[in-house]
Amino acid sequence: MNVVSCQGVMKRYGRGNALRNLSFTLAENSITGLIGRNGAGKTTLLSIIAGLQKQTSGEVRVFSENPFNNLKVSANTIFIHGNMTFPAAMTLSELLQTAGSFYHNWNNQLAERLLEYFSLDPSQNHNNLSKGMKSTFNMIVGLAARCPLTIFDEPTSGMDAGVRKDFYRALLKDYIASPRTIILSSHLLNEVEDILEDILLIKEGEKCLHMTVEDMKEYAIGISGPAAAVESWIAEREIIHQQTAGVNGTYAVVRNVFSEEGLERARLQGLEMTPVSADSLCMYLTSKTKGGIDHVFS
Ligand SMILES: Nc1ncnc2c1ncn2[C@@H]1O[C@H](COP(=O)(O)OP(=O)(O)OP(=O)(O)O)[C@@H](O)[C@H]1O
Repeated sequence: MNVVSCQGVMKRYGRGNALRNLSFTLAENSITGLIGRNGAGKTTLLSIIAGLQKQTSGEVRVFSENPFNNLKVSANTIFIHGNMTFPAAMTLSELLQTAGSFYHNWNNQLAERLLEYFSLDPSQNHNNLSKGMKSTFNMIVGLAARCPLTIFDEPTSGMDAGVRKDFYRALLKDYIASPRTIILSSHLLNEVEDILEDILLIKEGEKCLHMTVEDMKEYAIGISGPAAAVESWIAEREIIHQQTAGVNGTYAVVRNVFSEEGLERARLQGLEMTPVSADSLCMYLTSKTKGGIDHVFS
């Protein structure tokens, strides 16, 4: 069953389009990484799915319903993002109690254990926490709510490397204990790809790719060698990225549509073929130019 379905979704702010003709579905009990550069439209898309704002056109369904201002969707969805505000007078412990009364799957023991593990003082006010501690508290609420649809929008912002690592591990462990549909937006694909099942990559409001992490690792191949040999090899191919390498060399990334024999022929011509990580592929696909930053200096 699909928990989220978007068909031709567009969101316009003034004269600019934040989302353009976006169509995809997310299956129940899966962890999807929503990946895109700054301004790609991640927060806009997530807030529409969470029912906080309306798309300009197209159809969005969450638990088969229109999510905007929908009680069923809000009771079954938690949206953790950097702009969350809490009543200034309430302590962390009171905030957890309030959250517990709203979310029917709330796991108080998990919330308290995580609060203790991350050394957050239950009698402290949310306003007095540092940026990273606020993100940690928000993440605890997001995990303990155990909502059927759990959305984390760049949840690790401000967290140090150790806390980020612990968070991803806690997310995976709790997902195994209590499967649900999780969407995790991030710029740092290399940190999260181990826990993701699929990746939805967006660029300037449009879908670039939506596939499993495994398929993404096979999607492209890197070719390097003398410039002339690389250029003749890639002449008829779909080039994703190209840059100079060393004095007379070229490194290119192309769609991986080669047979083993084809790759062997390339090796015999002195070309080196290397895998392209999901992280690098996302970076190349969302780059403004095929030459990356080198283009500015050429
Ligand atoms: N309330 C708004 N009014 C006008 N334009 C907006 C508004 N919110 C977002 N935008 C524009 O929509 C586009 C997408 O923004 P959005 O915040 O969804 O991107 P994002 O992928 O979450 O970015 P980041 O990774 O930097 O957080 C941007 O061009 C942004 O300037």
